This record gives sequence, structure tokens and C-alpha cells, in this order.
Amino acid sequence: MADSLPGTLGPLLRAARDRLAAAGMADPALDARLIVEHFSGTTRTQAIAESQLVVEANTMAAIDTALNRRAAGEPVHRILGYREFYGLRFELSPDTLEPRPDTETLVEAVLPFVRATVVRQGECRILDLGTGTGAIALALLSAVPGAVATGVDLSEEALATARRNAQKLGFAGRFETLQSDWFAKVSGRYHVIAANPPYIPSQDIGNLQDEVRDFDPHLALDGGADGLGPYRIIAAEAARFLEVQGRVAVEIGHTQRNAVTAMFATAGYSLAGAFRDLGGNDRVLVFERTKP
Ligand SMILES: C[S@@+](CC[C@H](N)C(=O)[O-])C[C@H]1O[C@@H](n2cnc3c(N)ncnc32)[C@H](O)[C@@H]1O
Repeated sequence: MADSLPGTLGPLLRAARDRLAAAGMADPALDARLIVEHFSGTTRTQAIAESQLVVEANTMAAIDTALNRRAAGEPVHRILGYREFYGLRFELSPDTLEPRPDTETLVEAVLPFVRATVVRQGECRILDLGTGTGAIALALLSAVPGAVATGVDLSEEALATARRNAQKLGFAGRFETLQSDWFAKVSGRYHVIAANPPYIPSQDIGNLQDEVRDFDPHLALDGGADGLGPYRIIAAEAARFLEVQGRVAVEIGHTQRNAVTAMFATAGYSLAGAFRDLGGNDRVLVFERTKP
């Protein structure tokens, strides 16, 4: 049975942090702050300036439950129901991957091309394959008002979440969704085809961190026997849907650069850019067509 929590904001934050530290959480202070702020509707400034603010009983109960879920290993953003990506708040659902900061590398990698395309052609059509929460597409739309995007996913539940995110963020008019097995139902041509596909080899899923293995949907993780299945499909089929001089941008696992580059080379592409994440790992490859 967890200790009962104090009913004022400053002591509550400290007790929440201590409970998560005792449960062995890696970042108990941050998790405690996110949970307390979310359920109490308070800010970091209030925690400092209004330490004696009384927190209502029903809020305390919600915080208590959330702390217990966190202490049992549930990721903090699953408990909150959202995660920030590229400065935007994305609602999560059981069928969506939590968008990760590493994926912002992909957004940054294609952003100059998206901007230049809008300047040159008055528009930029983006296809986001495996859109999940819509994170990549909607981040690009937030940065480039002249861009439009189609988010593709096999999961209709993920697409429903992406549509809600587009609505909440104010991009519903420039974002549509399509349920499709990669390109199976896609039509038309796009200036940018972006994808953060599942890329974990099937046999490695069991060795992932508990928080990933137990809470991110396996459809979003499992890249088949060697983790490269989705890249084979994208490399082989993208050309029919790519505008002349368009770009294909893919997130990769940190050991996959050579294999994925070789696949795209075989399919008639050259590497236009390779980008590392904040940890210094190979993370994003951008390709252009070498053959018409
Ligand atoms: C790694 S997640 C990426 C989610 C999101 N784009 C992001 O970066 O946070 C991969 C996504 O691909 C989707 N997916 C898996 N297999 C698919 C398929 N055959 N066709 C289309 N989407 C698929 C999953 O449902 C999941 O949303």
C-alpha cells in the first residue's frame, strides 16, 4: 500500500517524486512533475510560488492512481494520454506509437525541401507512410503553411487518432488519412514520401525495454525477420508515387544505413542526405531518383 499523499502542491510533488524514486523509476522528478501538473492543472511556476496551494481530494485520487500506474512500469506519456513532438501535443491511443524525439530528425531533414517545393511550385504534397499519431506529417504542416499531407496507416484506430490530432492542432483542412497496407491503396504523386516504418527484427522485440515492448503497439515495431521488410516495399514501390525530383525520407535503426541505402540504390535512387539523431546515431536517410 503506497503512503498517502500530502494535500498541498509543494509537499505533494516531493512525495510523488519520492514514491517513484522508491519504485526505481529512472527520472522520478520529471515523471512526478508531469503527473502532478497534468492532473492538478497547475504549472511549474505555481509549484514554486504557491507551494501551499490545496489540491482537491478527487485530484489527489487521480494523482495517486497515476503514480501507482507509473510505479508499475507504465510509460508516463501513456498515463497522461499525450506526448509532445516538435513542440506540438499529440494525443496517444493504444494503437499509436509514442512519437520519439529522434523522429524530429526526419522532420528537420526534409523541411528545407518541403519549404523550397512550396516556394517553387506553390504547394508540397507529402505522403506519410505509417503515420501513427500523424506526428511527422502534422509537424511538417505546422512548419510549412503551403504543404498538404496524406497519412497512411494499416491501423484504422491509429488513423482515427491522427485525425483527432489534426483537428485539435488546426490542420484538418490540409491533412487526410488513408487506410492502406503501405502503397496498396495510394494514388497520385507526392513531392515527399516520408516514413518511420517498423524496423525492429521480429526476434528482437522480446529484448526491447519493458516500456516499449509492453506499451507500444507491435504493429509499429515489428519490421519482420531482419527488420528491413517495410524498406524493401517502400524502395521497390515509391517511384510510382513520387513526383519528378521528389524525395523519399526514411527513419532507420542505427545499424541499418548500409542495408537501406543499398536497397534504394538497387531501386534507382541515390542518397541525397544522411542525418544523425541527438545521440549521434544514424537515424534518417533521404533519397532522390537517379533514373527517371
Ligand atoms: C514506427 S511507427 C511510426 C509512427 C509515426 N509515424 C511516428 O513516427 O511516431 C510505424 C507505423 O507504421 C504502421 N504500419 C505498420 N505496418 C504497416 C503497413 N503494412 N502499412 C501501413 N502502415 C503500417 C504502424 O501502425 C505504425 O503506426
